Amino acid sequence: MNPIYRKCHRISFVNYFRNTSTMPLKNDIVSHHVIKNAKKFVDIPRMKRWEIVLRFLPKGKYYGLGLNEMHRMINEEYGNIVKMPSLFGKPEMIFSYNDSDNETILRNESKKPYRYSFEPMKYFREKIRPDVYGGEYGSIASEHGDRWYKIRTLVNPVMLQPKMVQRYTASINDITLDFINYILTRDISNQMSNRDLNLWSLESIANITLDRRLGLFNNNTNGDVAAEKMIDLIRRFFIMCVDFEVSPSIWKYYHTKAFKEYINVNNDLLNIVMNYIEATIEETRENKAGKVENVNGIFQQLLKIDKRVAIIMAVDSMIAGIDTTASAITGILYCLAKNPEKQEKLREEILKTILTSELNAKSLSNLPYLRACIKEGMRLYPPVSGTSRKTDVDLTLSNYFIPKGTYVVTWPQLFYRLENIFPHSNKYLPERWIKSKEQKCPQLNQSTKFHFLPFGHGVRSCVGRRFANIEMEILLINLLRRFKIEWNGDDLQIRSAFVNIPSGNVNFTLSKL
Ligand code: HEM
Repeated sequence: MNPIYRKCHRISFVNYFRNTSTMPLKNDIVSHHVIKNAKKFVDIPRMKRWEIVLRFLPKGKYYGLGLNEMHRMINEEYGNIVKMPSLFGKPEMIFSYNDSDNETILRNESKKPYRYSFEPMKYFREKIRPDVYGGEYGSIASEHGDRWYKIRTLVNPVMLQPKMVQRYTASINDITLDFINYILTRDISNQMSNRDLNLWSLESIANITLDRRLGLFNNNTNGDVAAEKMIDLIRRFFIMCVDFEVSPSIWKYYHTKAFKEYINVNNDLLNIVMNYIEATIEETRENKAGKVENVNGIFQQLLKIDKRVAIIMAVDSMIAGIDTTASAITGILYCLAKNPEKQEKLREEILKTILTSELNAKSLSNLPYLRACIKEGMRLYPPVSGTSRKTDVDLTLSNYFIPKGTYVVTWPQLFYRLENIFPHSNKYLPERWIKSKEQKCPQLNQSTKFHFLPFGHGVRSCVGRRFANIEMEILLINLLRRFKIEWNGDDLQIRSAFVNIPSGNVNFTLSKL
């Protein structure tokens, strides 16, 4: 990025926080200079309405395509910036594929960034289930403005506090050991699928946001029918999101059979999570020993603030935290299985650092190669490809003027394979994330900081990121200490939807060392 251009944007960002009135500020002159020389908004290359409709119809260019493939094709055809006209009640949007534009957008967001997504889910929550979502908080993932800010401000100090995350180390470790035992003792012993990893991630998230064990790895459990159903519903939810949020859809005017099904999926999902929540609240009330795992845990703390906040956080965590974490760990394990020398190097670090099966904050803090392996796996197989924002100030993107209030979709996954940013971009090289004399770490380099954003950016970034990381670290430690991980079958296939989901056969073999 041109340094003068970058400076201009930084100045206008600072001013935005200093003074949000419409009065011109001294430094804005610099910012306006950039904008004045920019090309006009109306001149941005534009896809026509009929083209959008045709391309999503059967036999159309984008029909059945994964989202990442679709964005790659649009980028190749139109370049780094393209305007998508408003259609069927969806506002006009800019698709932005330029890495420095992405930086400009994110550096200039306000303290209440608006992310245009989950509109149909917002509809479901507000219109169909006001009993849960009708209060002052709304939700986290699908809410905007003051309502989002209010709940996120309550949730952040609980969810993002390092001490809180550390408090869960022991229970996540227990879950992981139970999970491994479950894999080893069932009929198809030593084989691990993506569904297994989904169950592990569900049990972990329930422990984190509901402070309870579902018991999915106990033989005598009766909770697994609901859990299995929930995993299917979440997967269907993310796939259906593409139909109503990306493909042209008339859902705002007419509820088709498919949209009614989408509503049913949301309802069934909410009902299952509500059953878990009600059971936890009941157990808390009765203070049944052994059931409520962590009396000072997240759910209990949020419950003290407001029951609705605890419910909203638990539901959004289930939706946002199960498939994402399972997809991430599938990609990471796949990379390690395909690169046995990296797997061995990681094992050496783990065996050298973790001397007993007990894990704690101190032992976990000294595993740089483990962290690098996780990052590199998420670079090659990111669970989430892109995000969106409504611009909070006037901007210049790819030399075009973008007025405040424009909806912009950015697609960082396209940067993850750029050779100029990640040399040998198709290779699994965890070393690129380790700072050394010979090698600069891209994540620590300011100019490339915005090229890798698996958990998003800024105040609207993933609220569960610390938990996702610690869950993955603990699983990798426990697996690599005891097993060689191998991959059976063809290359890993990913279906790119709102969350990227492994689509083909996922089959790892765990061989005892
Ligand atoms: C590897 C696993 C995960 C990945 C890659 C991931 C990624 C993301 C991304 C990219 C966003 C959007 C950020 C943005 O727009 O800037 C997001 C939002 C969110 N994530 Fe995660 N996530 C993961 C796990 C989790 C977990 C475990 C939880 C819950 C415990 C969670 C809860 C949420 C919530 C509630 C939001 C909405 C935040 C808001 O809008 O304020 N995520 N996540």
